[in-house]
Amino acid sequence: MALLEIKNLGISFGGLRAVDNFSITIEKGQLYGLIGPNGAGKTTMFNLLTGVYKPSAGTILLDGDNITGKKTKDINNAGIARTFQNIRLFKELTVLDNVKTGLHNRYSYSTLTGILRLPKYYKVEKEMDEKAIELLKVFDLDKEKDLLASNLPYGKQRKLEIARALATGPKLLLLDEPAAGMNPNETTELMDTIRFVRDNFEMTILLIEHDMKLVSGICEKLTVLNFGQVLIQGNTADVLNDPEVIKAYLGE
Ligand SMILES: Nc1ncnc2c1ncn2[C@@H]1O[C@H](COP(=O)(O)OP(=O)(O)OP(=O)(O)O)[C@@H](O)[C@H]1O
Repeated sequence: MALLEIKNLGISFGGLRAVDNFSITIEKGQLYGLIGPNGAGKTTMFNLLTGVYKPSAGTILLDGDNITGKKTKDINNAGIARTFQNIRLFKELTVLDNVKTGLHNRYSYSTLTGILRLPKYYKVEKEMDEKAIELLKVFDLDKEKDLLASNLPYGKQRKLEIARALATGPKLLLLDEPAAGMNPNETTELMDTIRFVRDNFEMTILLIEHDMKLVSGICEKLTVLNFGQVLIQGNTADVLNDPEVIKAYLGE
């Protein structure tokens, strides 16, 4: 069974059909890219997938469960986590606490336990600290755990955002333009990080990206969106060599 199966998804804003009749199938463990020109509907797709917008047509199945039209929090609990085009960390929290915010749907104590600092509070907080540090080690960020997120260099903020998304325990990770604003060295390192996440967490990853080096370097399959519709989908090399794609997108 596919991990993600989207059929005939659509949404309009006023008269604009931002996503139209969109279908995609993503297998477990796949590294999948969603590309297309500016305004093609890529971020809108992520917003539909994560419950920010409700689709006006179509269905979304995650691991066989119908999550169409559910709320963002429920979709996150069902197993979809994302990062954003513009990094959205809690800049005034430490690196450690940013990861812990991601863990809160998996570790919990009652408000009263928190206020009264009952034994369970300390036990759960300790477990969360340990889990968060484990994740930070994976991303080589554990030495910076007490720094404010805003004091990390840009490339590390991106890594921290991915670590926080993984802390929610997703089945599917969505990355919205992860290489945006990165220099070539940072992009190369990011490609290693994304591959590492897929291999070590057995993660399924769908990413939006304009950086063709990253797309051709790590994505196994691609879907090209153009004016809200699927132009072509298939293996990365085939898609990137397709004359329609070169005309509509790469040849711009
Ligand atoms: N909330 C909204 N209200 C009205 N129009 C919107 C809204 N969100 C997106 N759009 C429009 O839908 C279309 C698709 O936008 P979207 O941001 O999904 O494109 P994109 O492919 O992610 O572009 P980019 O690569 O520039 O990020 C655009 O024409 C955009 O202006």
